[in-house]
Amino acid sequence: MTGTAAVDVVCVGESMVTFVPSAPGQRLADAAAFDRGTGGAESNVACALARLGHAVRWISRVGADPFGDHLVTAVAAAGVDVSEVRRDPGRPTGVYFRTGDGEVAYYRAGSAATAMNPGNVGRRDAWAGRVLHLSGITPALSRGCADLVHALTAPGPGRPLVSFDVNHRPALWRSADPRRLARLAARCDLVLVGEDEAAAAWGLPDADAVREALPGPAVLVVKQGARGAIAYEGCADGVFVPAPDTPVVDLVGAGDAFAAGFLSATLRALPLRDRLARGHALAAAVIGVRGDSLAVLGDEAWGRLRA
Ligand SMILES: O=C(O)C(=O)C[C@H](O)[C@H](O)CO
Repeated sequence: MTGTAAVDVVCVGESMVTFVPSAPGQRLADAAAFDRGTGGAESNVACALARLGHAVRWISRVGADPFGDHLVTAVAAAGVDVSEVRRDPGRPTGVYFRTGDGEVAYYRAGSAATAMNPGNVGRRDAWAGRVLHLSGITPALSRGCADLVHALTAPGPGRPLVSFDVNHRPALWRSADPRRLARLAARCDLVLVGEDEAAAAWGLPDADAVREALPGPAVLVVKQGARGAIAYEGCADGVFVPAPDTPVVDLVGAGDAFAAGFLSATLRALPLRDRLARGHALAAAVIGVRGDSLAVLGDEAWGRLRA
């Protein structure tokens, strides 16, 4: 890639304030105290990329409420340009509660971000970087959000590299058909998907089956959890890079961190193996800390990750 745009990556998607039981291991129904944090797949990617030294813009909508203030402040503190985040006085900022083992309660129906649509998020802004990063969470939020992802992944002059993390969230898809995610992924240039999500959402048994079903994207990354990840580029066979052996504190956000590492290495035009290794390095960092993102890492840790 050779773009000269001032923005490296534009990320579009909903962020939420997160609440995780303060006592690890507690179920949501039993927890009396929660630790507040920030979540949202695309802003997690944006924050990590900014901390890695890239110029990143996050486009979204949050409420004109204190949680909206918190999100905008936290994302801006990571170095992300938040000038295209709109405040909606008529709709709240999304909130979600989660444990460390998969229990999730979303309070995001009708949130400010669900009002995003092709009329209020234009291609001109979303396509302003060298890369546009989207995820499969957005099309599950509302009709307008689904139309938006459809519009932003359509071909057209000036379209940047479009990166799509499938991020299948069963709690959001309920009655909708997750095969829509495969159709959206097929329109993108770089697709990241977990082997487990490809099995759950599309009934595909392994990485090769995913590549067969998705031959279009120039680069397809299939993540295989603690084992590692395989990437397919063009017509070549998949390249596998094992994940480092890392103690797990909290798995949430591992996929976003992986995407940030992979995208960062893509912007630096590194070979495929190194792109996967950078993804693993960032994912290992996030699963070693509590929270959805790498916000708690200090400057020294970021210095090591940038090296
Ligand atoms: O579940 C979602 O919609 C989120 O974006 C919240 C989390 O931060 C995200 O899933 C982590 O990947």
